[in-house]
Amino acid sequence: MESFKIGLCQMQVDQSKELNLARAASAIQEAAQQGCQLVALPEMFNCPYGNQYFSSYAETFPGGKTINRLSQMAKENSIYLVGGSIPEQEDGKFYNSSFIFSPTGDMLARHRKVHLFDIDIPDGITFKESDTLSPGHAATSFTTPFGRVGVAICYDIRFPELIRTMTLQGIVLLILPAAFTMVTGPAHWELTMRARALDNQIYVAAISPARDKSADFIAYGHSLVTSPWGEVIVQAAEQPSVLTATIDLKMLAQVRQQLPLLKHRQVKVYQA
Ligand SMILES: NC(=O)CC(=O)C(=O)O
Repeated sequence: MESFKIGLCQMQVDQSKELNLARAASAIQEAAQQGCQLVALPEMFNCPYGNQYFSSYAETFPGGKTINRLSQMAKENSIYLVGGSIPEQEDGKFYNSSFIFSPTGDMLARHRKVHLFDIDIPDGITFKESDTLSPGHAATSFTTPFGRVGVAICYDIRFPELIRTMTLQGIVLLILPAAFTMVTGPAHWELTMRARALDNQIYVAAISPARDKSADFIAYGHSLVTSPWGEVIVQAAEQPSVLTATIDLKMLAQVRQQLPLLKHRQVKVYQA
């Protein structure tokens, strides 16, 4: 297969889990009707993004309501679905987790955010995910008939080693449910997505919640897709929207052939 179409659901996230699920279902259906074979949701799409919310919105696998609904949505629309992320609970610990489903509704993979968002920028933003969440310990990717797809969550994108690990596992596309802030977004959103796409010669699709100025945590928005050449090929504004893009595997192969960065690595030097 030389190309496939993906859909990014930049949806508004509210306090009502039921409303968030309904919005996700409608955006996913819209993307599927536009011919998308793989669709993705934002970070913490069923829950406001804040330490005070995570435990009460958390779900367990198997059996969680959101997780079951995501499986149904994948099956009803016959798509690969990267279910953004949600708070997950297991053995008394909480995780920021993404559940991934096949077009038959089977769960293919789960990614738990590896790098927790613990930052302190004076006069900017302070956030400490590790006050409530535990980190995951694995790089995550899954196979599709279009090629291998990686999944990481938001702050994970700032760690080139993680994305390089997935690239060496063979991914052609990275899906990143994310919620950058109004401080980090303008400074780093586009730059980090383009950088990871360029240095790994992969497509990167980052999916943000829509910007809600009345929320405690205001997400930057601007969901986008960057190409293996490092260009932004589509980008949303701040409002809720369904963004689509074509992943051109021929173009990816051409970039890797013409500029063979992955072949030119000098691994022995880096081991120092
Ligand atoms: N939600 C996050 O992890 C936010 C983030 O990474 C950022 O830089 O902003």
